Amino acid sequence: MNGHPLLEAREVTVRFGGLTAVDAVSAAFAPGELVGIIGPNGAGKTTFFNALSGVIVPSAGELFAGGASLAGAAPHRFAQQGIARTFQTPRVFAELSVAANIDFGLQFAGRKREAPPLLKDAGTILDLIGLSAQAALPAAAITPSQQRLLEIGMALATRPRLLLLDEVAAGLTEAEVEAMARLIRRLRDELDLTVIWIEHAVSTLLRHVERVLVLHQGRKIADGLPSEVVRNAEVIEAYLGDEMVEPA
Ligand SMILES: Nc1ncnc2c1ncn2[C@@H]1O[C@H](COP(=O)(O)OP(=O)(O)OP(=O)(O)O)[C@@H](O)[C@H]1O
Repeated sequence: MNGHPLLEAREVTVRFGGLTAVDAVSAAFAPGELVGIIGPNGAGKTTFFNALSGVIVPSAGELFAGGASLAGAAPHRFAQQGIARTFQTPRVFAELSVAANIDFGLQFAGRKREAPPLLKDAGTILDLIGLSAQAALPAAAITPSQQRLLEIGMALATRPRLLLLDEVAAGLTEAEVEAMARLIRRLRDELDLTVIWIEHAVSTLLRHVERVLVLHQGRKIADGLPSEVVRNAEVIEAYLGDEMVEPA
């Protein structure tokens, strides 16, 4: 990537009428980083993700992938740049089999990108996400936590460089959350992926990421090591009355 960040937001602002959901947020993400995004309800986390993945066009500011501007780019251009994401509510094809959902993602795999062995085909991807035994079941028949894994598998099938995860641990049991966190680290370590992970469960996230961004009322109020961020007075203030940041 010629020393450029994989993805960079410069002063990205998203307005909905009179509401500024994301307010001049700048952040650069380097290859191989595992970064968390936290913030109280309505802080702008998902809206920022929507801008990073091309789902919505920022009202102001710019995005760069590998140093090239993505201004005005359609969502498929973001996908071509290797940006893949999951949604807060998993978007899987309920009536298709688990394997067919992965096949759908594979259709979007960048042809030029060489497939890492773990992402070679639907079989290897199902092994990686732990859903081989469910391959033939309709997606509607698997559990909600398995549907989250399936959505990650569909995103992986596109062979991304950057994976955006929106609350993939929501509603999971403690054991499932730990398994999800191990999977995410493995993806980063073995697939050389950059991962940006939004999670409402702050203490979980802080245990597993190396860097964390904090959004509050659309603004980025902190960006650094989890151990530093939890001591930041503005961060503590932002969480008062919502949920306290528990020490990592
Ligand atoms: N499509 C939209 N139209 C109007 N307002 C919106 C839209 N999407 C989000 N908002 C508003 O923008 C603000 C930020 O919302 P966003 O969903 O990005 O926050 P969040 O940090 O992801 O919150 P949560 O943790 O509750 O998911 C909120 O005030 C929300 O009501």
